[in-house]
Amino acid sequence: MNIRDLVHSSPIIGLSLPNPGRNPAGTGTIRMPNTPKSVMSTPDSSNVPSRAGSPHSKQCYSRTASIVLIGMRGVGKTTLATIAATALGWEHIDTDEIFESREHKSIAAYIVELGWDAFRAVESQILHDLLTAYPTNKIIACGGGVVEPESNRLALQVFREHGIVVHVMREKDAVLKYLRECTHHPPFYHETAVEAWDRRVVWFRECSSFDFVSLTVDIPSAPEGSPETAITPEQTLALKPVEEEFFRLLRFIHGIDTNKVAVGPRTHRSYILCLTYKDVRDAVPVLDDLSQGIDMWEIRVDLLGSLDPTFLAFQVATLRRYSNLPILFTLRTVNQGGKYQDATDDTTALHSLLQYALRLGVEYLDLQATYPKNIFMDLVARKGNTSIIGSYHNWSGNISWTGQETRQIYETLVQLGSDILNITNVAKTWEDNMSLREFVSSVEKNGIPLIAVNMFAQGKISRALNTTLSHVCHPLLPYPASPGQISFVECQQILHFTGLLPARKFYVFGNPIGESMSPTLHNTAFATLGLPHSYELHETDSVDPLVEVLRNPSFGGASVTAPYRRDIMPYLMHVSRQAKIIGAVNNVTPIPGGFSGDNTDWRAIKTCILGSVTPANAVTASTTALIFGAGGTARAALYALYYIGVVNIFIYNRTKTNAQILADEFNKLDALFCIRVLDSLSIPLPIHPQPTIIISTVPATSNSPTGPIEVDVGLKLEHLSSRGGVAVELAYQRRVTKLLALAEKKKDQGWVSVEGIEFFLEQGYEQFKIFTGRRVPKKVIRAKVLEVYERNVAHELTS
Ligand SMILES: Nc1ncnc2c1ncn2[C@@H]1O[C@H](COP(=O)(O)OP(=O)(O)O)[C@@H](O)[C@H]1O
Ligand SMILES: O=C(O)C1=C[C@@H](OP(=O)(O)O)[C@@H](O)[C@H](O)C1
Repeated sequence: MNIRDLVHSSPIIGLSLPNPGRNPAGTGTIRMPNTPKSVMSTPDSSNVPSRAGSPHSKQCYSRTASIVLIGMRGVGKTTLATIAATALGWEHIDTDEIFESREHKSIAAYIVELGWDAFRAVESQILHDLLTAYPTNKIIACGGGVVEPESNRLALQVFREHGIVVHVMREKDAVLKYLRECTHHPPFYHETAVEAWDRRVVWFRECSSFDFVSLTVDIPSAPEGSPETAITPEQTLALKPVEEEFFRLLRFIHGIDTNKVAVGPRTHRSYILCLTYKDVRDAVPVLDDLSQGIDMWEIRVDLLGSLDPTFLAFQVATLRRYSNLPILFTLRTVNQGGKYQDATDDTTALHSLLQYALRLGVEYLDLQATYPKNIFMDLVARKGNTSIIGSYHNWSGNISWTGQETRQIYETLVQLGSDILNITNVAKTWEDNMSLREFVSSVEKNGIPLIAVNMFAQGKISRALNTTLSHVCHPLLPYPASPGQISFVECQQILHFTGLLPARKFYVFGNPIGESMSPTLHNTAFATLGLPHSYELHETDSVDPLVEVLRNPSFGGASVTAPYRRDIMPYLMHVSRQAKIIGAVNNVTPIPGGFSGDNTDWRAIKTCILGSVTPANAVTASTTALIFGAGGTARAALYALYYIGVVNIFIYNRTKTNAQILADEFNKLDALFCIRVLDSLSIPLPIHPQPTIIISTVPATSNSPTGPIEVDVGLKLEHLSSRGGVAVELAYQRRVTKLLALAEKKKDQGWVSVEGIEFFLEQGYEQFKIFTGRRVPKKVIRAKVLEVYERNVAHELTS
């Protein structure tokens, strides 16, 4: 087996992620828009609808296309370019820097001497040269005033046909404060910074394709005397969320990870929560609670306090800062149950609002069947990697599910190129829910995901029975978005009482497992989500008795730990390819006809590393890593490292021969691997460049007749590079290990330590997702697990 088959390579080393749930783009006949009539006025009566698309809907930027950043002074273009260029392994070019080195003086001094026009002329030349010379593999940060000359705007518009031009934004207050305090900028020409900002914002949008908000983070000040442009390791760490959000957008644009929810016949039920706030920033304190069981956020733009694009960009950015769930952008008009005015003769505002959603790179966009047809089709044509949910809400209660009108709506929405359909009616009687199910069955064969529900009290059951992207409410929301909406927990209760969600039993298999925290994690998660399942310890002396547990009809899944991670494999009908390579499974789930085994250790390791490696130490081809230990977790660590693009790996193990066997085995998997075994931990280490990722898979303590004694693997402070790095602990320990203690001492040099408990939590979240198809609201579970953990530690220390 070739390990490369498992890893989707991308030029963004370390940022490649597989994308199992992605919906294919629509295909089929192209119907060009004619007059801006309502879509509903031109239904097509053919029985087998084909989906519209357009050559543009396949539009995708090359992964090597250069990225140009434009935006107001001080929003963070240079900062973003620096951190993104490091992570991509690309060169970062700054028009201001080129100007100053070409003219041998500061921009401010140049303008005092020769004036703004002379400055703009040279700046324009630099811009044109760069855009022509560097179509690929560069990040170009432009000066804030680059959009002033029309010729520059035109050049950027030409460039964005193949390159990525991003308009960077940041909170006005924070930027103005920075500009007031900053001495090296020339004053604005005849106007204030705010005036220049307001004047330029239209131009920034006119010549870019995407808007990105670099939400302000708290950046520690640089040590005295350091150059103004240098970014210290601590500063890059503070900027980590900005880096993550920018790469989320890039991965989306490039189609590497479009963050889609898996929908279809063999997937779990999926749910959307509509944030009914005037300002979604008000949701932040309860966002984790609101995320209970759901797969997607919906921003109902018509309910927001403002429709200003900048306000909308900050709404989306805020959600992205606190959650990585995909976002659905919905603008509901009055006749469809929303607050946005219904189409008037002038539909320009509606059109540009919807186009703006695409600029923000939202994962899903709701388009109403009642929108003018040309608008609907234009957005489908430009959607890129955004999926279109074509929707129709009938509030009159006059349309029956089995009647011709519903079928026509369905067909029209399909023909227009919707990726997912949303048809909502009113239930006047219980039987209306039956006819809904009849309709759903009749169109199931088309394979187009359909949200079909009835509103109001009589329709509640239809919401619970709907399988795809059900809109749910939550008690903490200001109000439910639609009449008759039920919560995620209520849905589960209805499903359970109607026999569609039987209670299952989950276990942890292993020996000894008395100290396992898995029951706390999983049972808290079940309770939080209102799921009827339970999770308990199942300690056995051998693997054989486990088979009986597996075969019990109520078996839902099991975590598997030492010593059965390999022994359980012969009992499984299917073992994931990752688990096969790693050589161990750590969870088992029932599948039709047998059981399936997977490994979530590597996923948790990947998350721990990527979440903590600073932009300054982003993974590149020369990155090195050091692993302590050569057992099962070391194997998962090797796989995780390969997955994120680290192939220069050193193993240090008490028994060198075991390390050599492991290195030999993995080196054979791919010629790219360069795994070596260290004889000893000399100072300095014989590793160049020094490792920026150190992973310990050995326990912090070992048992002795006199009690637990500290394990010292021999790592010294001098072994930790002064470039910073990430130290990861892969066992949840009662004591901080030597590795973490050393990393803590080098914090100011950019070392980040990830405790074993973090690894355990990540691994547990992943297992839970496999067991139930649901994500867990992390804050609640984390708090409970940490409470139990602290209690155990306190107990150990006092006894
Ligand atoms: N997201 C952010 N949060 C906080 N400060 C930021 C952020 N992005 C940039 N900064 C700070 O703002 C200042 C201006 O950033 P810079 O990248 O030079 O802006 P530009 O190139 O757009 O003029 C710098 O001090 C930088 O550290
Ligand atoms: O707003 C402007 O006209 C300018 C912005 C500056 O670039 P940054 O936006 O990178 O600070 C720099 O090009 C020059 O001081 C003029």
